[in-house]
Amino acid sequence: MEIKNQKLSNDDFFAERKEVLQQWPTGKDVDFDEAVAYQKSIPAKKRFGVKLEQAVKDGTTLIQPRAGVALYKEHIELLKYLEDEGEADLLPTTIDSYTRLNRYKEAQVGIDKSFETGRSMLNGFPALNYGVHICREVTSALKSPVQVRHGTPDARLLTEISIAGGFTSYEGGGISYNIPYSKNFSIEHTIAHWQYTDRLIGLYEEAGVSINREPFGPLTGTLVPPCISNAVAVIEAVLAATQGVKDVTVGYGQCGNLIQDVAAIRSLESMTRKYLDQFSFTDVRISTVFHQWMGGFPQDESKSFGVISWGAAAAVLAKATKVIVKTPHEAVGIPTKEANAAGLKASKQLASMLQQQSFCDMPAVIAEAEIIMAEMTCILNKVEELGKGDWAKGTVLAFEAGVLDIPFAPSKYNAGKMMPARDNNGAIRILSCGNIPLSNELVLFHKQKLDERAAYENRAVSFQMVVDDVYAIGKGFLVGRPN
Ligand SMILES: CCC[C@H]1O[C@@H](n2cnc3c(N)ncnc32)[C@H](O)[C@@H]1O
Repeated sequence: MEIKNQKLSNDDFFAERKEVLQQWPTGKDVDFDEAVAYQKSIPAKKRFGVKLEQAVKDGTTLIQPRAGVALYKEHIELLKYLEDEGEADLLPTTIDSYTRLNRYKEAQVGIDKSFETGRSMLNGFPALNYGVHICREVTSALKSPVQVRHGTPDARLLTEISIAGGFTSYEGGGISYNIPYSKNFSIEHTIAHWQYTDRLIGLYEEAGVSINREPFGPLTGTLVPPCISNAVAVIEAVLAATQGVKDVTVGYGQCGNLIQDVAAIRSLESMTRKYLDQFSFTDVRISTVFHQWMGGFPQDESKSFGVISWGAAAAVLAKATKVIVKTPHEAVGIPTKEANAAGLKASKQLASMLQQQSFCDMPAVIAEAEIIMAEMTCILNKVEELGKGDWAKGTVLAFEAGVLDIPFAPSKYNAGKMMPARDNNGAIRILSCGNIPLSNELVLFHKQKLDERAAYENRAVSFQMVVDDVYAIGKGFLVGRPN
């Protein structure tokens, strides 16, 4: 299939839409004009983008959990508990895995079994099977803005039902919900599917309804160098803006070295602004999201609160607009509402205590941000070159060439040649570039950082460091020291 980074024509979009709305019976309840009117009835204080914009102005960091259960009345109770007891500023609706794989028949079985047993037999909220009216029951029952969070390569129908259902923010992207989540979905297909999603949101924008979009920042969440996850976020922001999206939250998953984490957020925000402006999308609003530690979690709940609080502190010191909060049940599975609220309150404590502090102007942070921005420039210049100016084409070719290469990704379209490892301070460096097109100067920088660690550990730089770093987390450490 031939993709290009060009706004879908109304003819093409609405022709495709006919097929999309027939993918499941609940699609027939979606009426664009009626949904625009419904969205316009949602007050400003319940709109995701409005709350984010205020936080950007105030320099505050909002807290948001992940949450989703099968039965919609329980889902409403859960979200009410998280905004009241958990003090969540923003609410999620995390979608179940069957829906994410377009396996709606199995999602329906899960719903039926949940009603029979009175227990949640799905690992998230099956919004698509419930449809527009039940989604509206959920979103209208809450005081706070609500966002759909998922991991769906083909989310076209889910988008239609979510936005018509009163959600005012939507996570995901054609790269970030493909490479970390699936093995066989081609990048052309998922970029095309997410151009549909972004065009639909562009049509809502053109009808006077603003919907926030959030590319999924962390990707595989395992030793991902900030330059790579940031480059993907910038590409998805540009592709979304091309389709008419006007409100974007770009994201990053905590890696563990505080200086590097703050620098990653700072460089992410400034480079997103630079490239959106370069493409004349100067009216697109930008906010940032910091995901608390995406790696393995301690079983011990007290230790978990240490990890959660550390992630909250990093987010606030980085002046991120919002932080996605983990729970003390992370190591065991879907959290109880109490555990979810506890993670939120620990994070809220850090956010309020640290609100007046920032690490953004520290010389070490500025130096690290310069490195990340230089690396991002090397990567994005190559995407531009490969695509001859077209970033959709360039992205596909960049993955084929290994110019974009996400560590530990399941996708067969990902080269998997670049290898990361931590330096002696726990910052993520590049042990071998694969085909990531870093300048010689940058390659030397990474080599020097890893040589420092090798000298300290009295061993040669090797792949064993990567293995040790992956296993270090389970042992409660950041850097995988030799035994
Ligand atoms: C990329 C997202 C992974 C994170 O997403 C959390 N997650 C997934 N599904 C639910 C759910 N239904 N309720 C609360 N958290 C959930 C996991 O724990 C993990 O941290």
